Amino acid sequence: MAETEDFVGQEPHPADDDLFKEPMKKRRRSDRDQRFRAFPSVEQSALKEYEKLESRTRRVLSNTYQKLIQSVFLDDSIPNGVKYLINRLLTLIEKPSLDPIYIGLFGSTGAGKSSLINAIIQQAMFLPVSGESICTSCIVQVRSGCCEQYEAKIHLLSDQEWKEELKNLTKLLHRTEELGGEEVDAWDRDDAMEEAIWKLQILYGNGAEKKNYEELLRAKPKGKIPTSRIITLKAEEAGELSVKLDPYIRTKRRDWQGESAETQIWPLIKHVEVTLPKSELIPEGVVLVDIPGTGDFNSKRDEMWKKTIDKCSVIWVISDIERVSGGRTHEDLLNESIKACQRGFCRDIALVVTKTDKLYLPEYLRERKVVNQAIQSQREAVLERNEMIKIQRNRILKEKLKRKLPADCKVLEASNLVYTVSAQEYWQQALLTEEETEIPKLREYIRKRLLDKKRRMVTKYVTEAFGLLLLTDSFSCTDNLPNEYLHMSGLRGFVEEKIQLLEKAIDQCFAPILQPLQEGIRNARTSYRRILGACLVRSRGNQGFHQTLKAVCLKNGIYASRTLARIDLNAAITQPIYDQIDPVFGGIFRAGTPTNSALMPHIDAFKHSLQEKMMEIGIRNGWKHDSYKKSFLIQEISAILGGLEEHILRKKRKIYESLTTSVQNDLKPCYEEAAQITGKKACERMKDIIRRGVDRQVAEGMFERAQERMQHQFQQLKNGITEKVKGSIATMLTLASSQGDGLYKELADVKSEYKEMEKLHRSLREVAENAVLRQGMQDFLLRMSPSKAGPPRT
Ligand SMILES: Nc1nc2c(ncn2[C@@H]2O[C@H](COP(=O)(O)OP(=O)(O)OP(=O)(O)O)[C@@H](O)[C@H]2O)c(=O)[nH]1
Repeated sequence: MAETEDFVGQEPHPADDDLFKEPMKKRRRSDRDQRFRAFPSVEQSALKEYEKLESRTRRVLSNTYQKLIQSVFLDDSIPNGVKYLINRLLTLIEKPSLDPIYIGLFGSTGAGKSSLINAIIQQAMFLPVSGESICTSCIVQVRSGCCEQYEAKIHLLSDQEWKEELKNLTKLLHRTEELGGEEVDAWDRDDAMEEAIWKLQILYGNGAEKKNYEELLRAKPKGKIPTSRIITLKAEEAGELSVKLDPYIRTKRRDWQGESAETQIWPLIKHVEVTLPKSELIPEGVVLVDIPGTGDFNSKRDEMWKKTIDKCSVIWVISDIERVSGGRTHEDLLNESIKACQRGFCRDIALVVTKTDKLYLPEYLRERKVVNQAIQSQREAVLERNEMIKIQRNRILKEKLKRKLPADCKVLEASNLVYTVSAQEYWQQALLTEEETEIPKLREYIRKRLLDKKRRMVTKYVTEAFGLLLLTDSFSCTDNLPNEYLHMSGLRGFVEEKIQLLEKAIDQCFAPILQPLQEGIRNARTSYRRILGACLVRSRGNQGFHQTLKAVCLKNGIYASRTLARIDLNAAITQPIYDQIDPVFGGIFRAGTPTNSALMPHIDAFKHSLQEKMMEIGIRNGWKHDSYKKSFLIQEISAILGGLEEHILRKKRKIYESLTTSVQNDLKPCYEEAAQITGKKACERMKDIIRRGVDRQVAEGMFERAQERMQHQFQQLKNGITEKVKGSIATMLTLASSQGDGLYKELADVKSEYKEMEKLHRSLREVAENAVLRQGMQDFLLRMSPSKAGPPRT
């Protein structure tokens, strides 16, 4: 393998020879090499080429920008067209190189998330691993950076955010008077109560739970809280940072007394960011996020939890091998991840089954169904079970995803959605080889996503830059350009007509949601009592449920804790609607395969029709001199409509959540009323208020209002799209005919920049071809020398 890679790595790159002759400073080159250490040679070469393309494009843009501002600097007024150019150039120059890829490790406490991250980054004991009474207490983000040191930033709740939580915690603890003996018992054993007491005691010491809100406001917390609300820790070595970090991100449920001052501020911690120095194993631009549990009682932390899930472009649902089959929490986590695919940025879900080394051989052999093959050892049993789990879970997961997501969704294209890993074996290798622990596979998964994103990003960047240079050059060109073509050719009329068609197409694309929405509303009306009943009745009676229910009401129907299953009444009673609309909703916002039911292909079709029209006008009018403008318009149409995609992605979350948000708003008064209940039989009375409140709202059209609100959100998205398109295209057309409108300005000569940009743009294809070629060569060499085949050297 090493020889293969070296051979491929040393292959002369045509693009290098042709394009990148410029001598590079040694230090910069070694920096770049360092950053790509995580990648095998073939991928490294591709990444380096893309990076070079990008950095040279940035340089061309900067030079152009400088020339432009110098030439208009002393002018009294700057023509609109030039302003547009300057702004667009600046936006592109300032655009960050690559938005990080967030990979969320989403799993319940003890599932093995921290151990998995440790194995992936090859730091055995870096993130604290949970023991029997200890668990990770907040969201932890791990990334690698360019610094030399290990660094952690601990973000705390602001003063205001903590006050809000304190108010809720004390309301929750406000003991109901006149309880009967049985009720006192139930109250004491309540999970929400335990957690609230524990938080207050950790921060303010024993007896804090008996104090009221005002008293606690005056009380001094035991730990030191910095005014900046950020604690920064630095260390030279991984082990050193790990020791410093440990007390902040681990909490003990019991035996909390006598803990260090750091642990005493746990309830205030919002999230933690850890930066490793240049990592060999997780490339810069990738953030691994440990997302523990199913949310948090604190609204801010719960919001963080949801937002973090939504910003992940990849979610790994982490499940312990012993819980992967049939566990309720596992199912909840999967459902939450699929929801993230619907409303957030997530494009990729995988199930990572952990602790696969855990296998009791006699039991396994007894239950084993395959009889024709003898199992000789623990290792064989583990490998066989891994295979079986993969086949079985892959099928189940795909079926589940198919039910929820459109049939041609990208996630469903992946042949393998399941990984069976063992972090323990990764270190010990007593049973399995490194490859068999599948940790290298996960690293490869990460690298592939990053490379893919880089490729897409640079292609878009260079194309946009080229379009701008085309226009800039055309502005500075003094030829006498025929400028009426655009008007004469009726382009404006054509655009208006196309926008109308686009509006119609969007209406048609949104229309299919109506039927499942109505069907869902009908289902919700008939099933809400049963669903609510299931949420409000516990198998062990009200014992341990009393204050949890109060917490649910205090938080408008949602109770989330680090350790218990999430309760969300609003989501539960709207679930029948989501069950109906999910596939259609996913279909509308899907990326990829163009179909009539998806939104993006309509926008693409609009784009292509405009571009074709530009070409047609160009050909018909023999646009020679003005070919710059034609090309610019064609490029810029892509840039403008490309921006729409992000707008749509952001809006889709609001649309998707509009049903639960609407129901939550309608039920707010009833939650507030229930939260006030104290005294005898408070739990039953609270349930009664909720039941009656929901009944009343349903009778008054709660579900229909939710439907209206969702439709209204769709309508708003449509208006937003057409307004944006209209605005941008109008600017563009003004630009294109700017000479005629007297906006022309003789600008600095950017011929050389234009030429260089043209070359860079051409080489995009070359770079892509090189990558395919190198991959082909490597595959060929691997096939030719199977003895040398092995895992990519990282
Ligand atoms: N046998 C075995 N045990 C493992 C493996 N990975 C993790 N564990 C154990 O599982 C327990 C929980 O591991 P963690 O990595 O802390 O789990 P977590 O999901 O991060 O848990 P929280 O920190 O509570 O969120 C620890 O006792 C680990 O030693 C594995 O591959 N094999």
